[in-house]
Amino acid sequence: MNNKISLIHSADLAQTDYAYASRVPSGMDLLYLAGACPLNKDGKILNPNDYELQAETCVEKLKTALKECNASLDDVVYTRVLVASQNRTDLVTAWETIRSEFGNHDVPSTLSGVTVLGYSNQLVEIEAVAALEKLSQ
Ligand SMILES: CC(=[NH2+])C(=O)[O-]
Repeated sequence: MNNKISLIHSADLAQTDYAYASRVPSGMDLLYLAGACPLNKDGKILNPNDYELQAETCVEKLKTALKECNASLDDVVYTRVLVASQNRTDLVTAWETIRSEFGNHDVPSTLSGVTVLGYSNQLVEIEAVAALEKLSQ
């Protein structure tokens, strides 16, 4: 649990399963993560036709990248979920899969359908920003 960042909700806006903003106190380190892609270690896209499994894999890859920074999903302050589809149900499938991985941490997010993503057969990608307490110097 990251006790420094706060997620902000609003009773005056639609009730959603994500917060409307996150507040990062000054003095924290911000981590801008590369888009998490459903790639195996050989750089091949896993589960080429499956939005749910690609979304799951993206979260696993995001967790791995965060771990390299001594961070976890609880430190994430913003995500953007990109889904290569013109079909809303595909976006919802990816969103619900990713959202469930975040549990109580209802990080502010944007969900977008895009025409195509960077790797052949890639359907899902997650961008994330995280905030960590500064390492003591
Ligand atoms: C985050 C989300 N579900 C949306 O629609 O932007």
